[in-house]
Amino acid sequence: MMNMSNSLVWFRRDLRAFDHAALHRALTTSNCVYCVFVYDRDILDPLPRDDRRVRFIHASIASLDAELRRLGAYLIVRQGRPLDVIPALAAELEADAVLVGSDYEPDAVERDARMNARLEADGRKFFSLKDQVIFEKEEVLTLAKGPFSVFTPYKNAWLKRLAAMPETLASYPVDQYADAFAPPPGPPALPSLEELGFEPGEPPLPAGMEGAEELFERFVGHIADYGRARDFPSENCTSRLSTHLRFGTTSIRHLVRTAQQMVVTGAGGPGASVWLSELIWRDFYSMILARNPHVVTRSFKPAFDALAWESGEEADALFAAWCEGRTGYPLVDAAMAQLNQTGFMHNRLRMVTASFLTKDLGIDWRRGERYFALKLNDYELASNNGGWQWAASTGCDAQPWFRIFNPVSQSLRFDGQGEFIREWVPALERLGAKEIHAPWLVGDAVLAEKGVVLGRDYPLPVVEHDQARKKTLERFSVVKKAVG
Ligand SMILES: Cc1cc2nc3c(=O)[nH]c(=O)nc-3n(C[C@H](O)[C@H](O)[C@H](O)COP(=O)(O)OP(=O)(O)OC[C@H]3O[C@@H](n4cnc5c(N)ncnc54)[C@H](O)[C@@H]3O)c2cc1C
Repeated sequence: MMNMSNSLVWFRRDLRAFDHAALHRALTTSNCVYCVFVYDRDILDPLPRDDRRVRFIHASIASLDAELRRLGAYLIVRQGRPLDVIPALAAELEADAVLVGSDYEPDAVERDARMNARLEADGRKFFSLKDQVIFEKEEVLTLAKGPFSVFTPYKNAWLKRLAAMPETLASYPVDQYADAFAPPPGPPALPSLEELGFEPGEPPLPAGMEGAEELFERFVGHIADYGRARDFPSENCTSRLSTHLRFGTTSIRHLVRTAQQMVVTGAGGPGASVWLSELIWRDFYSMILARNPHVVTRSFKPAFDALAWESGEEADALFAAWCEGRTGYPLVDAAMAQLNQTGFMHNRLRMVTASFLTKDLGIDWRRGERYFALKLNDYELASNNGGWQWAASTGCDAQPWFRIFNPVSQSLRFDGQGEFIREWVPALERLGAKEIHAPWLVGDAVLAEKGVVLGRDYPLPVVEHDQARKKTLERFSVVKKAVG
């Protein structure tokens, strides 16, 4: 790569100042490196004024600026449309190039193509570098050089490629090249949440690089048990790093390196390799989206576009009950309460609630996917779409269409004592482990003793599972011929 006098690193989903592909490249090839983050008004304007993700980003930007200042640098923060802001700033700073971490979501790909054209017209370069995945869409292929659509062979090929190319995990250091940073022109002048048009408030989880590291260190202390405990929401044993991975406040290479070392040395017990697999799922869905942008609006498998989902007033009422945690199925309602109140939902419960919406209520997965997109702190198009299409059986390597989670069995199996339900559905907190999973099966007298009247304190089930199951099997019979 050419040697540049000035360059501009545009931070997007990589809000950190260590192991950073674009920063490393800029610092090692330019005399003077500027850093910018743009609050994109097209994204911010439609959001609720108390949006939890904006709080997370805002706190992470403060942490990034502080770390850059420790290195003798600073973060320029602007608001507007990146396609206007970035070319103007690059001109103002006389930057030869703008460098970014690659983003694989279809809208971002289109925006970056326009950015590239705009900068090129001004005589500047645009460099997009792999940073947020270990392997991009062309890097892990079948023996016939085609794409994978099933996870396990993809994972095996991914691990094989990593073993053959261990340098893939090498860090992109920043500290030792810090001399090339442009020094701060004055003290920090970051916009407050109010100045951005949002209500003040705390982020929903520890933010910034230090927040990520704190969570990771805590998680590594019990990673050995992850394989067993990860399916039980009340054990709260997963890493909670998804939001940090979404915004790049941690580095995927750093996480994979650590997990892999713990697998090799045995220090991570059986849990470390299971956790590593979860990180590979993230690459898998990123690859699926990048290669199949049609999945954003359509089924991965075209035959499933023929499914006739429920619509109309009744379906709208059922959808509202699902969103608000009023389905009468305690585990589903507890999960939706966790999502609505915190912006997080445990993975097992994402599967249970997505299955309930699509296969018990017969509602289009796209409606659920959009609701999760609004609410999840860690919302990421690739994994959310992949998860929803998995649950709805419309995706690649999805749950077979005739396999339908029973919400009560799931509850008995993964929240046997009802601890998670009690935490999130206070109306049921006095019910015992035998009663809490299906309160409509408990006699009125027993419920009355515990202070619960169904239909008043807690809803009756909005559908009957066995009937819903039959309806779903009929609904999916249209795809039977195509997919067996
Ligand atoms: C319907 C549905 C929707 C989902 N939507 C999202 C989403 O918008 N954003 C998101 O990051 N994950 C999503 N997931 C995947 C998974 O539920 C979350 O990544 C996980 O619950 C986050 O918690 P954690 O960080 O404690 O995970 P951990 O169990 O600690 O896993 C570590 C990391 O691995 C990755 N990971 C774990 N499971 C998956 C998976 N199934 N697919 C892809 N990556 C995975 C995540 O980056 C996660 O942070 C979804 C799953 C389903 C079934």
